[in-house]
Amino acid sequence: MSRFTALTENAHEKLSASTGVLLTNLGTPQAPTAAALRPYLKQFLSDPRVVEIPRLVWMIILHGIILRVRPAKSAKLYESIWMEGGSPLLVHSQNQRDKLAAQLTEQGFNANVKLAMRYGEPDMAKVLQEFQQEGIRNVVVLPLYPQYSGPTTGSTFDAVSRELNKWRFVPQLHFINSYHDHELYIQALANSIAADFEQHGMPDKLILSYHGMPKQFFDNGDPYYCLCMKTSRLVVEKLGLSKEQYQTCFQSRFGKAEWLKPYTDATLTELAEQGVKNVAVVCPAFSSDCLETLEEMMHENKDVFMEAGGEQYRYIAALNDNPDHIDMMVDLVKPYL
Ligand SMILES: C=CC1=C(C)c2cc3[nH]c(cc4nc(cc5[nH]c(cc1n2)c(C)c5CCC(=O)O)C(CCC(=O)O)=C4C)c(C)c3C=C
Ligand SMILES: [Fe+2]
Ligand SMILES: [Fe+2]
Repeated sequence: MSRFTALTENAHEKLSASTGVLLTNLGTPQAPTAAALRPYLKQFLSDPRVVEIPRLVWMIILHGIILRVRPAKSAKLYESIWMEGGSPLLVHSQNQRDKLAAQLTEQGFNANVKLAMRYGEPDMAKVLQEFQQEGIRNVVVLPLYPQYSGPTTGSTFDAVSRELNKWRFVPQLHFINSYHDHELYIQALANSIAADFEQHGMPDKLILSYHGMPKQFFDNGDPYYCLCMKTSRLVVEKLGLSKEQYQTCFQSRFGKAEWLKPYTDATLTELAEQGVKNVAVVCPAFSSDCLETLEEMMHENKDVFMEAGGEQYRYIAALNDNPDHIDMMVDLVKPYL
């Protein structure tokens, strides 16, 4: 058998004129149970893009400690946010896929839109193989991480290229690696924040909280921190906020090493202690609501702020399947269709 895969031998008449659009996100367990969390966390945390501790040492820690303790702990958290259709991240991602497909069809584009997750299901390699079997020769990959980072977008590229390395007829490939400063992304964020302000009034501070990463990644050249800062600057410029009216910070630490600062929980505590009573929180690094927004930001960090003396804490939802978010996706993929 050949090491390279193909549609089928001499089936060139099946080659398709349509473009495959692959939306991707991080991934999520199949169920909110320890049994489902274990394989998911194992795949995720074994990725050398995510954890850069020397392999042998990390495998001992991962298998000896983390995979024994974390699955049950995380399962409880997932259980608290689980939706009827499954994990929020999966449900929102499926809605994004369906609405993007509908929009592209309405605008007259011939595109086949699919969803894949970097870890877990829908499996990235299998979804790319579906494109191969459909004879698709033009593939656009849109990882739904607005700010490029090695552990997210970089790792997605690894998984795509690992699969395409096996193809006899490599497709034309367009990989969108960041949209942190895209006009329609900034506008969609500003629209959702402005709608919150209109409904509930101006908070004392707008908190822009991004997923964190080990500081060492930044020291070693990962651009994520700078891209987050640029997103914040463009959003607050669009909203006309002054320096005193907002704060950027980083959430979701994992492990004992130093991560990007300031930390969200410490920032909320300090602000409350300084007399800030009323905050609105938005998480621009998350294109969909997920565990890290619905559990950590809506609940855990609200408790942190209130216990430190805060009085009002509002979480502004992720862009999910908002029409202006879908319009942004159309704009990102359109040049390649
Ligand atoms: C171990 C190190 C981690 C790095 C580095 C990291 C970077 C990173 N992650 C996201 C987006 C998401 N992360 C999510 C969950 C999650 N992240 C980590 C660890 C790292 N992330 C863990 C262990 C988990 C699992 C949750 C848990 O068990 O507590 C999610 C949510 C997934 C869901 O199912 O809801 C997202 C989304 C970004 C953008 C990022 C890079 C900067
Ligand atoms: Fe993460
Ligand atoms: Fe978390």
